[in-house]
Amino acid sequence: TRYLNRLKQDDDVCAEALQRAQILLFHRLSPLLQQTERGTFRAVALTSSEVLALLERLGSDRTKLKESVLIGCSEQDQVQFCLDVGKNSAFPPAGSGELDPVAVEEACDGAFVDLKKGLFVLRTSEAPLLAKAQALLRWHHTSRFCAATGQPTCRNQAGTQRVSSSGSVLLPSAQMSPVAIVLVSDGQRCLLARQPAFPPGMYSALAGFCELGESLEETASREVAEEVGLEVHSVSYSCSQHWPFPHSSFMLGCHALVSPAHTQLHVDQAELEDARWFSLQDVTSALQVRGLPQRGHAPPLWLPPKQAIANRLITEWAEHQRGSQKGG
Ligand SMILES: NC(=O)c1ccc[n+]([C@@H]2O[C@H](COP(=O)([O-])OP(=O)(O)OC[C@H]3O[C@@H](n4cnc5c(N)ncnc54)[C@H](O)[C@@H]3O)[C@@H](O)[C@H]2O)c1
Ligand SMILES: [Mg+2]
Repeated sequence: TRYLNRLKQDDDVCAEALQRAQILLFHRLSPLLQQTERGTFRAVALTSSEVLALLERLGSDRTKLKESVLIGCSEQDQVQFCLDVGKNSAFPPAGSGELDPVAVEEACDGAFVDLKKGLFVLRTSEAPLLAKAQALLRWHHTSRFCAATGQPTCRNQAGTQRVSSSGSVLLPSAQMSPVAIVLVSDGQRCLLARQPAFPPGMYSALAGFCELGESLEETASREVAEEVGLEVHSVSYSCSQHWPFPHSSFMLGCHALVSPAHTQLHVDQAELEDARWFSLQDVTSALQVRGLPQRGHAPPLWLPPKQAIANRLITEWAEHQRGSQKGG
């Protein structure tokens, strides 16, 4: 952690680390992935010399390597950067050498995959890394000018901040929108809902963006009241997650209870397509469904993948229910 912090503070130390780094490639925010023998996908990680050789081979400017953005350090203390080889006018000279994505895919034996799809087939450990990398690259792309003065901004070597000519410092963390995601239970069942945009058959926990000045508990209570017309009590925090969609949501996961006497749902059709109570049995079988359901054979209930915090909340609820049933 201390070393990472030095990379963020000292451009020279960061430039030196880049030479020994692992670099994940993106093209217009889609990560370069490779299929493994087991049919899952992993991120293609290149060394800086492999990236330089690729840039040269595809007739691009070697200095493009310096546009890499620091993501962090792996468990094996390997410093990791990401680099978008697509048209990226966030990094001057504006539009410096977009690489032909097909040529990069052929050279690296991979494919640039939309992260929304990739997330479902990635190894669980890699999803957060690629989500963070994409969020950082998107932040640079949307922070080229200072919102207050309109002046162009420039970045530090690590890409962990941008500074405007008037000296104001922009930070990526400002881009995170806090969201309360709440799994509601009446003690026996859990409440899941689906938006029209969800894949057929998929239900998830209720979620909503925090409004300015709200606590997590207030957002959770408001969203449940707004979306299904129920009054929750005893909201308890469970876990959190950075979620890259639509643009870096900071998911704050919690559990909440409603009184078994007041479980009648009044679904806000403007927001949700459907909301239902599901039994432990329904949820247990849905948690066993692996991968993407075959087209035309959507199961009665399909849950978000393990990479999504909703899956973790639902799993926690099911484990708690089984525990209380065993405990009598
Ligand atoms: N990771 C998971 O398991 C999981 C599950 C469900 C939802 N989510 C995420 O939670 C987030 C919120 O879910 P929701 O769509 O139900 O929210 P929501 O119920 O607050 O409704 C979305 C609406 O909120 C408004 N809004 C307020 N602040 C916003 C902001 N900062 N950015 C974008 N829109 C904002 C917009 O009008 C938007 O249409 C989304 O990013 C969604 O992808 C994640
Ligand atoms: Mg919502």
